[in-house]
Order: sequence, then structure tokens, then C-alpha cells
Amino acid sequence: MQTFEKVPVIILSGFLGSGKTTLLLRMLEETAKRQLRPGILMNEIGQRDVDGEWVTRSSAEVIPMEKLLDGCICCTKKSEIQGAIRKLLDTKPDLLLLELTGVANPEEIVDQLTEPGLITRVYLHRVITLIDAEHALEYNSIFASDKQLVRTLRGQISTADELIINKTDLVPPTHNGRVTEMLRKYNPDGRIHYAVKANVSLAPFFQGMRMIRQNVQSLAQVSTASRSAHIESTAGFTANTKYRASYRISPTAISQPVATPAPRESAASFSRIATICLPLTGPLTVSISKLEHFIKKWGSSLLRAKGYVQFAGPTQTHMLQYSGKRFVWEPSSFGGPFYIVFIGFQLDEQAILEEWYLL
Ligand SMILES: Nc1nc2c(ncn2[C@@H]2O[C@H](COP(=O)(O)OP(=O)(O)OP(=O)(O)O)[C@@H](O)[C@H]2O)c(=O)[nH]1
Repeated sequence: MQTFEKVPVIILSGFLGSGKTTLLLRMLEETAKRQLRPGILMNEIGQRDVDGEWVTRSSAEVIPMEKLLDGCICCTKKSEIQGAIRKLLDTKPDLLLLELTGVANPEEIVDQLTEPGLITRVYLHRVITLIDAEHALEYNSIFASDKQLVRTLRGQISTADELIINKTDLVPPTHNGRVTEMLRKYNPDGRIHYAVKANVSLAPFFQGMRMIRQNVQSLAQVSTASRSAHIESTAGFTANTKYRASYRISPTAISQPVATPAPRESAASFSRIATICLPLTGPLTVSISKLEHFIKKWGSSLLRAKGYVQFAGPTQTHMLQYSGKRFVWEPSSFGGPFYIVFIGFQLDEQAILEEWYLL
């Protein structure tokens, strides 16, 4: 008789720049305090691993981390998610933290966790979605022409157990009420938190977390009619109420718990979002203000920029973060090669690259 330890999974979701990595860093402090060993899966829509570098450099300990770059694990990278999670499980973590891209629909990831190769090994503990208080109300109109993206943004809200309205330092207090109202339209039950720098009490996110030993053979003996109820009560999905009704498992999955499923086709969770990597062969000879001017000139089509830059003169490396039309520059020990990634909506790639090389 075979038994499996099921590892809790926490999904961090939210639009580009909403604060997912900021929360992940807080979660890592909390897991260290609780003496829990996390495994991290990070997914970047761009080719470069800005957030992974940031997390690695900010963590005192080496944390098992898998990175899926240049695509989104809810669509273009979907077939790779199972392999990445299995590799993390080999490190025997106490929990898994999955940071999605800003344009991922968590519903698709949740679905992946119930595939035969993972259903017996992990359970969904929480979906946490970060909301950018300053910009969340604009998205419907900005992205009106991209139906997939609008659906994805709603999915990020409706799927969440915990909704963190972040960046509240950038809006007047009355604005939070309007954001809350919008969230309630798509998610009447999720718990809402208000935060600056994702600074919320993390204890509720760990509540009810447990390792579950499940007897796979006894699961196989359950009659087809009662399977979904049995899975719900044994597989630990109780925390995530959104999925109680929709979680599914096929009879094949039960008799062959480690089978690898064929990747399924799915529509992209966004259609007009593109990424451009601007490489740097050495220190930039232009000033910070000239670089900021270059970044800002692409207007609202540039949703996010991030990367590592060194300027000629002082040799200090900087991590660049541009989100919500705001710049944050932080000193970094990143050793290069340096680059900047642009993520945008209907970006004119050719024009950007031409101007970049002339900068
Ligand atoms: N002013 C302000 N800035 C914040 C807050 N939370 C995060 N930031 C900054 O916003 C920028 C983006 O934060 P991230 O945590 O990287 O956001 P993200 O959701 O992981 O971004 P992507 O993964 O690129 O989608 C960083 O410069 C953060 O320091 C906040 O509450 N207020």
C-alpha cells in the first residue's frame, strides 16, 4: 500500500507590477520564522529572470527554485509546469510558492495541479491575488480590445481566496472603497486586505496548512459516483472554496497516479502583450534621467520595465523597476550581463529597438 505526502501550494497572482515578488519576499521571511522549507516556482513572461535574481539575492538561504522564462505557465509554458513542480518536490519542500506572470490566469494553474502526475502529491492551499490600488480600475478600459486579457484579469480576481489591495500609499483613502467595490463584483467571498509593500499579516495565509497522507489505493476503490466528494474531503482543497465544485479527477488518474498527461491546448491568457529584451553590452553612458525619458516615451503601451543596469562612472549596479508609470531604482549586487526587459500592450518593437541602439 502506497502513501503520499501532499505538499501545500500557494499561488501568488496579480497583474504586472502589482507586488507579487514583494509579497513572495515577505512570505520567505515568514517561512524562515516558521522553520518551513519552501520550494519556489517563478514564471517570467520575458526572457530574463529579473525577479528570480532579486529573490535569490534577497534570501539569506539557498531556496530550491525553478524558473520558467519567456512565456506564461497558464498557456504557452503549460506543458512545463508539471516537470518544474516535480523537480521542486524532489527537494522535499514543506510548501510550494508559485509566482505567476502578471498575465496568467490562476484558474489554469489550479487545473494543472489536479492532473494525474500532481494530484496525489500536492494540494492547493491558497490563491492570493495582488491588486494595484492605483491602476486596477483602469484596466477594463485600457485592455478593452483584448478579450483574453480582460478575462484573465477577472480570473485573477475571482479565483482568489485572499485579495491584497496593494500600493495603497499611492491613492487617497477614498479610492480603496471603489477598488473594493470592483473586486466584490467578481469575487464576493475572498478576504480583502489593504497593504503598502504587501505588508499584511501573513498568519491567515498559513492557517489550516497541513501535510496530508493519502492512501491512493483506497481512493481507487471509491465508486465513481462518490469520487469527487471523496477527493474534496481527502485532498485538502477545503481552504480554496472556489474549486470545491470544479475540481475533477479522471478514473485513469486514480488507477495510474504518476502518469504524465499529454499537454492540452489552451488559448493564451493574453494576446497583445509582448516582451522585448534590451541587452546592454556594458555600462550605460547616458544619465538616469535620459534613460527614464526613453522608457516613459512609450506611454501607456509600456506596462512594465525591469532589469539591471550599470551606469558609466560610479560602478554601482542598479535594479530598475518601472511599474504604474513609476520608477524605483535599487542598488544591486547583480554581476551582469546587464539588460532591461519591456513588457507592454501593442508595443512597437522595431521602433523601440531602433531608438535603443541610438540612445
Ligand atoms: N509605492 C509602492 N511601491 C510598491 C508597493 N509594492 C510594491 N512596490 C514596488 O512596485 C514595483 C513592482 O513590484 P513587484 O513586487 O516586482 O511586482 P510584481 O507583481 O512581482 O511584478 P511583475 O512580476 O513584473 O508582474 C517594485 O519596485 C516594488 O518595490 C507599494 O505598496 N507601494
